[in-house]
Amino acid sequence: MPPGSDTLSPTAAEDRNTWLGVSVITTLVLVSLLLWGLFHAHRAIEEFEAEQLPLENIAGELLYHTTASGMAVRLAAATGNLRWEDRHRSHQQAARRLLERAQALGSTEQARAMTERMREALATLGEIERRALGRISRGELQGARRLLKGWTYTKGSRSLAEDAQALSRLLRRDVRHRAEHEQTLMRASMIAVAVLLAFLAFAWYRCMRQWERNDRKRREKEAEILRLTYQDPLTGLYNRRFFLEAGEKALAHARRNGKCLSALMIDVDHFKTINDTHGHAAGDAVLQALAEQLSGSMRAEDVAARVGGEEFCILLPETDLPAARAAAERIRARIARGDGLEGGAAGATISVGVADSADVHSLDGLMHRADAAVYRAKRCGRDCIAEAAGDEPAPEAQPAQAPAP
Ligand SMILES: Nc1nc2c(ncn2[C@@H]2O[C@H](COP(=O)(O)OP(=O)(O)OP(=O)(O)O)[C@@H](O)[C@H]2O)c(=O)[nH]1
Repeated sequence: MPPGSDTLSPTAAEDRNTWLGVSVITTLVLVSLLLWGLFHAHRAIEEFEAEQLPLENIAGELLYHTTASGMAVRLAAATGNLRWEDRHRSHQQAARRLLERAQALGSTEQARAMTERMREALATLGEIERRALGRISRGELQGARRLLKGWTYTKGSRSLAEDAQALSRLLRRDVRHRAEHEQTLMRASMIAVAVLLAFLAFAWYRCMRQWERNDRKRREKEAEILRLTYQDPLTGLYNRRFFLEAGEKALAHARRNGKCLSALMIDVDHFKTINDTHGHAAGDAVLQALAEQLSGSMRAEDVAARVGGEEFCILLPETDLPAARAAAERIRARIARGDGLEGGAAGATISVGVADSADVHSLDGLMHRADAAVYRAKRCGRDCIAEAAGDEPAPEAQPAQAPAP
């Protein structure tokens, strides 16, 4: 039977997949977030390598050089040997260079204040040491030792060493804080990524659902178009167009397989009178009731169509003439008895022309022969069956009326 008859008219707005847009935007946000996370982590590592690590090394080296330069002066004062002066100078220069670097790198206010204090302490100690070295060069060893044991020098050395250690501790703490901050940031971005992924999965789920819905609607629309193309709107049977296409295929199939194909051409008797007596609408109802009866009398492989105004044709695959005639007789008798027919349809009769494909070369030929047989049935008084004779010519051209819209 023709395809289903549900009419669907989804709007363009329904067809538009909003969730596809949402999932594209979510993906873009997700990718941006991941890129930002990568960029941020990369920058943090670079900063750490450029600032924190050197600062920490500087703090240790500073402690070494300041202690070593003081040691060199003390040794010079203890031995009176001025060859320690060169050692002292090189440690002093190294300590000064380190402090300059530390000041340039100092990333926190506290670190900067500390390096400034150390720079001042280093200058004061350096001055005392130079004075001590001056005394040693003049042989005033006692005076040099006094200077080096003096309160200013002792206190300055101790606080410089303490500051170097404190700077090292401060930097370690700073590094730890920054690492913790980075971890918190990474955790937050991971949570954001997880939430976005969940949302993305949801958006894709909705997207798929919408695609499925649109696909179903498309298939239903196609089925509807197919139905409108091939179905007779009044009776629900196939129309002439479908019948001709299906008939060509059935005939080709029958020829290929050496089978017989038969056709029943069915014409309602005195239909004009039914129309004139009961009205056109009643005539339509008769056609509908007859179509229903025809559908109920067919096998699944038979094809019934309304091929003209009050003309129906049934193709019976793999059916020879006697079997087709028997089928036609069953249908005729059923209509004549008024089985399942009411009102105007109850008194209706049909004339049936039966033909087979034995000696025909085309579907047209088969239909012409069935048509000629109907005319013979009409001439024989109607409400009867007539078989196509082998040499029977086609009837006078009586154009089939187009189905009512
Ligand atoms: N109600 C209705 N009538 C239709 C439709 N199509 C064609 N007809 C009518 O069917 C009638 C066919 O009449 P005729 O061709 O003279 O045939 P008939 O009256 O059945 O006479 P016989 O075929 O000789 O028995 C015409 O009056 C058409 O107007 C339709 O879709 N609905």
